Formats: sequence, C-alpha cells, structure tokens
Amino acid sequence: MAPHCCAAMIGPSVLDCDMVERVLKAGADYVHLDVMDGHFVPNISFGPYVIECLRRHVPDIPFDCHMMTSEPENWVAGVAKAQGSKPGLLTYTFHLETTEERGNTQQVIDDIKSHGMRVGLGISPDTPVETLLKYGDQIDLALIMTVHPGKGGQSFMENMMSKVRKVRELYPEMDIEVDGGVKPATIDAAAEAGANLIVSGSGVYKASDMAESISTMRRSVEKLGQGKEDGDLTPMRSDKD
Ligand SMILES: O=C(CO)[C@@H](O)[C@H](O)COP(=O)(O)O
Repeated sequence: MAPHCCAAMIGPSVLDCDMVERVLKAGADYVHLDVMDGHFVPNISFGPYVIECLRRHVPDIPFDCHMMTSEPENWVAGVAKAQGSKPGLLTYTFHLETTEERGNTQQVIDDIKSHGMRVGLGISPDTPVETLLKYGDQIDLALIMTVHPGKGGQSFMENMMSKVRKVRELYPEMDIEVDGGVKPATIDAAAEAGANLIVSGSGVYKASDMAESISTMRRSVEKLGQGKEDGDLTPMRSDKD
C-alpha cells in the first residue's frame, strides 16, 4: 500500500462506558457514539437527547454518531443539535443497508449535509464495498465494520481489510474508520490496510493502561499507514504520566 496522509485518530466507543472525560484525558481524539434502535440491531442504547447532553460537557471534541438505526433519516435533525462549538465536529454515520433497498441513500446524504454535519457511510461485514464506493465522492467517512454491528467485545474480522484497502486506494484523503474488535493486538492489520479512524471499545476501556493502549494504536497507524519513521512517531503515553 502507498503511504497515505490522513491523520491518525483514535476514537474509543462509548457503548460500554460512561467515562468520556477519562478517555479524552488518556489521549483519545474523538468519541464514537453507538446509537442502537432495537430494530437494525437487537440492542437499544441511547439517542439524540443523550448526545446533546453529552455535548454540553465536551463542546470542542469531534463526535462520530454511529447510527445503528433502521431509519436513519428520522434522527438527522435531532442529532444535528449536538454540533458543538464549531462546524465539522459532528459526523453522522449511517448504515447503507438501511437505505439502499428503500432507495433513499442519496436523500439521507443530502439531508445530513444540509444540517451542516459530516457524512459517514457504514457497511456491515456482509455488504460488498462496491455499494459504498458508489457514494465515495460524496462522503467524508467510510466505516468498515470489523464485527457484526450490535455489541462490543466481539472478535476482529481481519478479512474485512480488503475493503479498507480498496477504499484507501481510491480515496487517499478520505477518513476510513474501522470498528469492532480493534485493539493493540489487532491494530496492525487495520493500519497496514489504510484505516486512520480507529474505534476501540474493549481495547481501551478494558486495558490496564488506557493511555498506553491508545498510544500503541496511534503509533501503528502512523508507522504502517502513514509510513513514518520510528523517530517521528508520537511518543508513548501511559496513564501514570
Ligand atoms: O458499533 C460497535 C458494535 O456494534 C462498536 O463500536 C463496538 O462497541 C466496539 O467495541 P469493541 O469491539 O472495540 O469492544
């Protein structure tokens, strides 16, 4: 893979945790918010109201709202209320599986943009990457799920890396996010394929040292994805620092 120039960013998921401020202190760059509606996935988590409340505590941090909802069009206006202190801090990431068959993918993309949010488009493991690539010129973020959506703590599916590679080859400047089972033990495959937004739930919250886990994943993206030399990597951090 050719080196890319996309920023390496680590975004712990809050699905299993309410410790947003703690992960930010440990070095996280953004927060990945898993919204589940009990239809697209069996679980129910939280919705726009909770996101808006959370926003009051952290007005300057990028949020990636991962909408695991059957009708993502219903939540655009509500989530848009949590934009934060400046434009570009909120990405509305929805699943292509929920709109493509109903023929309203384009409409949802346009609606997200008209509300001033960044557009993220996600695909579950069984969805071919080609469906996502049809919208490649219109989106800010491609989410490649590395587990079946719905819960944390599952095993990383390394065979999804061919999708990441394909998107990265075509879009050297796009944010490519991987989500599910990503942790220090599995990060290298994702980094090598070209992912730069790294969602990690259990890999951060269950680590004995959250800051060290985040540093390890960041350095992997810098080294294997961006082609940085060892001496140029962000120094390791630990919670004890
Ligand atoms: O969206 C999801 C699952 O549906 C993820 O954000 C997971 O919650 C990440 O948790 P780990 O797999 O890293 O524990």
